[in-house]
Amino acid sequence: MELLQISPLLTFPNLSLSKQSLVSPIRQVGFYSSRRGWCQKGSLRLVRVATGDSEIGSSGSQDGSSAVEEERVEKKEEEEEVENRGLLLGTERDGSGSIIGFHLISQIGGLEATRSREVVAPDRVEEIRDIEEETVETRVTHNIVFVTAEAAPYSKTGGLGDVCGSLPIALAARGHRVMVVCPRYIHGTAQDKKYSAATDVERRIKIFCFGGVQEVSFFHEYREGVDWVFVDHPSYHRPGNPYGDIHGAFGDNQFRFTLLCHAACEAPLVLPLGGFTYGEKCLFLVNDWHASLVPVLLAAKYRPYGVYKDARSILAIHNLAHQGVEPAVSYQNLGLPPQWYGALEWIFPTWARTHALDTGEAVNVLKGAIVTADRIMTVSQGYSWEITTAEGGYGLHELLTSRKSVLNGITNGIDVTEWDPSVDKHIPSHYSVEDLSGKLQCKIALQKELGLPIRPDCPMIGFIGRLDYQKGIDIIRSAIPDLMEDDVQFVMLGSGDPQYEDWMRAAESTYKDKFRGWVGFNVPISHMITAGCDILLMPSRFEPCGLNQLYAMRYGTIPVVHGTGGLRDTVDNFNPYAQGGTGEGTGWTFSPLTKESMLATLRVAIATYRKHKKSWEGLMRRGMERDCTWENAAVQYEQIFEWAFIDPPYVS
Ligand SMILES: Nc1ncnc2c1ncn2[C@@H]1O[C@H](COP(=O)(O)OP(=O)(O)O[C@H]2O[C@H](CO)[C@@H](O)[C@H](O)[C@H]2O)[C@@H](O)[C@H]1O
Repeated sequence: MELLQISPLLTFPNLSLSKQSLVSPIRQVGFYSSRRGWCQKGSLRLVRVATGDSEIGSSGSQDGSSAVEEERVEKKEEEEEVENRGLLLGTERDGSGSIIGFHLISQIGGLEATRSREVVAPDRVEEIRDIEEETVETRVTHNIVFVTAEAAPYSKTGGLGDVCGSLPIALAARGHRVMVVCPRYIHGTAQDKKYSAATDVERRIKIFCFGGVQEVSFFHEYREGVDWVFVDHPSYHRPGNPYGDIHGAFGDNQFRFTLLCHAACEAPLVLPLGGFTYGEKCLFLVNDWHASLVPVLLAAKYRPYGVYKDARSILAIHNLAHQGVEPAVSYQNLGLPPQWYGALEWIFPTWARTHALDTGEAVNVLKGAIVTADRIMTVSQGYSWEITTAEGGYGLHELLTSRKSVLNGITNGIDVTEWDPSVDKHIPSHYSVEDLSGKLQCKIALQKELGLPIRPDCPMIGFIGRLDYQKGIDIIRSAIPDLMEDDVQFVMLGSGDPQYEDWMRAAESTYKDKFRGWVGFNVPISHMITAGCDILLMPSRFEPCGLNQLYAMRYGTIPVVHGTGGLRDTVDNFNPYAQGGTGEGTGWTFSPLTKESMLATLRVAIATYRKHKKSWEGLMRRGMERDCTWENAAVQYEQIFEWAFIDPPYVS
């Protein structure tokens, strides 16, 4: 038998109740404090208590007071409590007062809940009760829907795949319900096995776009607390990678990612994952231009019909250089109402037009998300500022500046289980900050693998990444003849622009004993290079966050990076005189981005490696001890989520 009671949260110290016997709150009432956000004013809680044969009657509270009790808490007290929870502590503001970053105190770790704490939940509240210790903690959890073109290990061409393969797991571990929606790429290779655990959900939906009806289906795998949802359509089944093949980018990418966005909007409504749909009150986290149609669809296709009124969307920019720009005429293919054209409208400046009759009219999908998403974020604080400047904004800086009050940067974490030199299955010898000896074995093994002379003392420099203008390959190319005059070894792993691939092959035959260029995408080799090299070079022109320098530091490999975006945020310049001569810093940053300044900095690093072994070891250790876990980043993401639900939808 069970009884209903409406009361503040109660603890029953003398009863051994299971957590399941305490039902979560049914209704809560909140008020909005412009200074602090949502606070609880009073709460009506419906708590069902059933203890087998025993019952707690309507006077079941500890002191035997009335079963119906409405708790009224003074606004002042509530604000103090919010402050105590540290939710908004440590905001970092720019000159104009806009919040550009923050330093959080974890709600969970920092809480010493000695009485029931109540937070108005945008969608649901998870209670963690510890009956024995008579403590109750509550925290807000959300239904989060990641939309992305790639998610490791299923699909990965770069850092986007890494982030969307790890962050969802970290958020799920913190109690959120998390779904990742991405295409089910079938390339006809052994890689396709990665989808073997995903089963057909048997839900087909029809999408009206590109002048016809497309049917897509969904595959699903529940792994590490996350619902991995793969949108299936014949256009995702072809050789190559998610975006192109040996002939270049696919010509129908706009079509393929339009399908993804429409399907992702339907997924929370139609997929009964684990028996229940995610429902309308969810938070879409849309990544880069491929997913950028989602906030526009919410505003233009769903909200006018009363759907997704309470949903929110956050645009995560991993790389502003790619915006999904296509001819204006393609707008009619996107499945959007004609009156929403302005959201995507994009006019190229005169200098960027191709001929005299070119009017410069285009559609820009990323711009669509910038003007419709509830919040915008990037993957480092430095980059969140850079994209508001003419130099880093790729034509969108004014729009982004206009949304500065909802623009934040959170530095990416890394998957510390995949990237752990003490257990890494891809490297021949393991090591850790306690015992670094295995690193030298990794270097020797790498030299062997690459057919380079085996010389443990020779400084070995590595580069891993897409062969792309962003990564500053042209700077490396121009510096190699000078660098090769020094007694060093250099190894590059990458694929992309064919002119750089050809140059790498040519450089290998010119500098037989010193240079190796591995053309291709090879994860095990990337781990071997990260472990085996002494220095990792990243002369990126811009770098929203950068993951390789984070992996390098964790592997005791010293990053030498251009001081830009996330590289500047994450690599601390070496200062041998700090800390009473013990030194501080984890690598070197150089600026400006020129061959000369890169070479000068590399030479300082090489000299330190050769002549100051103790300093070098200090650099290695400090890098290896950095906290770069996703848990850290996930706590900061939660703050952004909270802010997203404070405001009404940006476009309602
Ligand atoms: N040939 C190859 N073989 C094997 N592995 C390879 C490889 N080439 C690259 N990789 C791997 O791909 C990832 C690249 O990540 P990055 O963050 O450095 O760059 P990317 O520009 O793709 O990501 C964008 O998104 C990420 C995520 O937000 C931002 O960090 C970044 O600044 C932004 O440009 C790393 O895991 C790297 O090891």
